[in-house]
Amino acid sequence: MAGSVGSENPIQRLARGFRDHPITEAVGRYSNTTRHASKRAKARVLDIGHPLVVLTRGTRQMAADAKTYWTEAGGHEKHKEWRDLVVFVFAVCAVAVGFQPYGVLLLLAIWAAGATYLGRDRPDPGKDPESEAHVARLQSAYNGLVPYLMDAHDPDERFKPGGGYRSGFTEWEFDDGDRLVSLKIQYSPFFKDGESDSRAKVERALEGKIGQSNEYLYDWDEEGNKLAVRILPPLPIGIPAQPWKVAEIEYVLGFTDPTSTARLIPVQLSAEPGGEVPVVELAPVVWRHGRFAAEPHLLVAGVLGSGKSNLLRSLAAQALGHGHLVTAIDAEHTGHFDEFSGRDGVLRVESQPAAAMDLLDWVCAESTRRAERLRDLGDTEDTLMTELAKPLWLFVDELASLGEAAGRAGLADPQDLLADLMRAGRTTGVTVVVSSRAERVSELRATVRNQAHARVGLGQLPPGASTALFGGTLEIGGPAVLPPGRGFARVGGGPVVRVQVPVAADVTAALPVLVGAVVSAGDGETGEADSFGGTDGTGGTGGAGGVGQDLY
Ligand SMILES: Nc1ncnc2c1ncn2[C@@H]1O[C@H](COP(=O)(O)OP(=O)(O)OP(=O)(O)O)[C@@H](O)[C@H]1O
Repeated sequence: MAGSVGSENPIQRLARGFRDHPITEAVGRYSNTTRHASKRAKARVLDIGHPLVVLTRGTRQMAADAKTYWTEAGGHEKHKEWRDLVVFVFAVCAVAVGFQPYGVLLLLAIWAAGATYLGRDRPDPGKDPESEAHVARLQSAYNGLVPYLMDAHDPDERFKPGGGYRSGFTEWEFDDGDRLVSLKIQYSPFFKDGESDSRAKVERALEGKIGQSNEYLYDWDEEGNKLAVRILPPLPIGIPAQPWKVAEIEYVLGFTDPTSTARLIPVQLSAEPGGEVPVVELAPVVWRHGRFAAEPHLLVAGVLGSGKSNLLRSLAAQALGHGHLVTAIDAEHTGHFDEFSGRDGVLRVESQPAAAMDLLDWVCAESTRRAERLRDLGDTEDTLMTELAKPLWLFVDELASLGEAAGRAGLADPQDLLADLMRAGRTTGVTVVVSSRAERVSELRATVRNQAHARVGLGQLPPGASTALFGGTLEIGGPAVLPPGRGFARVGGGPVVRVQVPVAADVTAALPVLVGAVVSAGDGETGEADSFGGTDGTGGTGGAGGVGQDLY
C-alpha cells in the first residue's frame, strides 16, 4: 500500500484521504446502516474542511462587526466624522501595505489570523454542556422524582412536570465508565423528609431509574432540604478477619470504597483451608489508636443481628494480636466472648450484672492506679511508660442492656463509671469499645457518647440513631436486605464512609494465627501470616512480644 502512495496524483491522494479519514464517534454509531450514509459523508466533509469552515465563519463575523461599526457610529455627527476618518486611515494603510513587497501576502495573513480568531469554535452558551447521554439519564431520574417531590407550595417549583433536571439537581458526577456515581438534590422545604415513608418513596423511585444492582447511600439533610446520594457497586462480603497489613497503631474496622480512602491493603478473600487463596487489594477503614490518640474509644450501634458483636470480636482479636490486655462484658449472655476466656492477654470476660459491674470497678481502679503511677513518675522513658500503661481494652457488648440489668439488680449505673473511665482512658491507656442496639442509642448518656469519637453504625439505622451517631439521616438503599456487617463508619471529624466489617466467626482458629504472627515478627521473621483457615494449629502464645509493624 505504501508503494502506491508515491504514484498517486493529487486528486487520487485527496480521494484516499477523504476515504481513510477517521469518522467522528457520533457518526460511527450509524456506520452500519446505509440510511445514514449521507450523515457520514457530511461529517467527513465537515471534519476535513474544518479550517475552511473556521475561516468562512470568521470572515462573516468580521463583515458583521464592520457593518455594525459603520452603522452604529452614524448616531451622532461627531462620531460619524470619526468613523469616516478611521475608515479612511485604515484604507490608506491597507493600500500602502499592499504596494510593499509581500504586502498582499501580509494583508492576507492578517485577514486569516483575524478570521481564525473570530471564527474559532466556541461553546454555545445556550447548550447544556453535559453530553446527550448524561442529560437523558439525569432527566429520566428527575422525571421519576417529580411525582414525589413536586410541591405546589414550593415558590421555586424545583420539581414539576416538564421541568429540567437542573432545577432540582445541584450536583452530579459520572465516573470514567460513564456511571452516575453521585447526585445532590435540593427539594421543597415542605417535603416531609422527616417521615420514613416519604423518604422511602423518593429512594425507591431513584433506584428504579438509576438501576437496582447498585448500592445507594442516602444522606438526608433535613435542615437544608437537601439529599446527597452516592451510587456504588456493592462491597465484597464475607471477608475473613486476618492479620491486616497496617501500621502498629492501626485497627481495621472494615472495608470501604476505594474512592473513600487513599490506600489499599492486600486482603485474603477466603478462609478455606488448602487451595489457592485469592488475594485482592481493598480499601480499609482504619481506626488509629494508641496512647494520646485523638479518638481513643469506639461506639458501635446497629440493628438486631447486624454484626455488632462480630465487630467487637474482630477488634478484640486484633488487640490480642498486638499483645494488649482484653476484658469484656457480654451483657446479653450471647456467649460471643466465651472463646476468648482463658486466652493469654484476656483478663476477664463477664456476663452476669454483678460480675460485670465488679469488672468495671476493677478497670476504673486500674485506670486510677495507672494515672497515679504515671503522675509519680513524671517524664520517664517511653518503654517504662508503655509497660506501665500497657493497652487495656474493655469491650461492653450491649451497654444499654447492661444498664438495665444493673438497675434491676439494684447496682450502680455502669454509664457513670464508663464516663470517668473514658475521660481518663486516653492517658492511662484504657480503651473502651461499647455496642448498643440502634434504637437504644438515645439511652446512652451524652458523656459516654461524646467520648467515643470513632463510630460505626450497622444495618439500616433509624433516623434518630444515625443522627446521634453521624449528625444526619443516613440510609443504604438498593438491596432489600443488607448483609451483616454492612453500615457506615466515621473516625473523629473524618467523612462518613460506608463499611463492610470482616467476619470474625471462628476466633478459636483465628487467634493462634494472629498471635503467632506477632511472635514470629518479633523474632525477626518477615514471613506473612496464614489465613485463618490455613492455620496448622500452632497454639498462640501470650503475644506480649514485639509487634511486627510490617504485618499490621
Ligand atoms: N461482617 C460479617 N460478615 C458476615 N457475617 C456476619 C458479619 N457480622 C456478623 N455476621 C453474622 O451475622 C450474625 C449476627 O451477628 P452478631 O451476633 O455479631 O450481630 P449482633 O448485631 O451482635 O446481633 P444482636 O443484635 O442479636 O446482638 C451471626 O451469625 C454472624 O456470624
